[in-house]
Amino acid sequence: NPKKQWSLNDFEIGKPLGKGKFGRVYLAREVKSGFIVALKVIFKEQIEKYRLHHQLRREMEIQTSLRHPNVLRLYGWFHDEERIYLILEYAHGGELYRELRKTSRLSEKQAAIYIASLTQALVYCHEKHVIHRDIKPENLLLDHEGRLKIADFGWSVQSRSKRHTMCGTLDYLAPEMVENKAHDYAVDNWTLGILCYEFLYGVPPFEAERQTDTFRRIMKVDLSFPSTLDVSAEAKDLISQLLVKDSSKRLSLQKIMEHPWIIKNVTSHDTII
Ligand SMILES: COc1ccc(/C=N/Nc2[nH]nc(C)c2C(=O)Nc2cccc(NC(C)=O)c2)cc1
Repeated sequence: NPKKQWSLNDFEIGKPLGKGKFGRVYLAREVKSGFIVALKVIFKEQIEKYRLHHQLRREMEIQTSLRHPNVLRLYGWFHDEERIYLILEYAHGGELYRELRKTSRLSEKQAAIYIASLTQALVYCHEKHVIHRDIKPENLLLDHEGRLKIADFGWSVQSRSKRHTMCGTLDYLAPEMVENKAHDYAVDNWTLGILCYEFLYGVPPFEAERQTDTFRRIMKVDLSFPSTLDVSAEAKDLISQLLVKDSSKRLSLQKIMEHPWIIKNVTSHDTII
């Protein structure tokens, strides 16, 4: 029930799951119901130090309001003198990032299932006027059935405010974001192209030694498909229709779902079509 005032006494804290940017995440069990959650503990002085109040509040408002099988739930939150606690959905599989490091490249079918799931989650987010803007493997979690969950809305915005600050690694940023220009929903479409390439080739398309070179490669859309890897023409076609500099010319989310590569690799029971 959303209106309940939660406190630490409502939970038994389990093992630490890992460290986020501004605190740790713990496995936890809600005592009365036995329900397992992930409790993200954020130190207030970290938030004050980096003046991220507005961003954290936005993350919480956004994630609380989103209900979609591929978006990690934020069930509620509470705080004490020095910490803020986010009661988040527990995704047993952890970060997709870890899976990518283990298997280095995904099968075309698995990659297409993840891209279709992300696309459907983004259709839902964009309907709610939410642009995520920071979709990268670290922000994608897998649940016990291997279903993908978009987490960490810390960098997302309600589309009304054009205000934004630079995010982490440049690899996933669209040209208009890297140029710090006003941007719109289509930044997430670009990122789908980046992720699709990384799922199939094991590295993001514009990776370079130095950030300045990544920046240059993004601005030039310096895209190439190593012939050493046997990737289908349909997959390359989808990537090429997403990694387009002019954001108005990127394949729409709807068209992604109708793309031959998705249709060929994703049957209805893989995601909610
Ligand atoms: C280190 O091996 C791990 C294996 C699985 C997990 C599962 N995490 N599941 C989560 N469900 N809801 C949230 C929020 C999380 C979460 O934040 N996980 C998390 C946090 C920080 C680092 C990691 N690292 C990895 C490798 O998953 C996961 C966490 C760690």
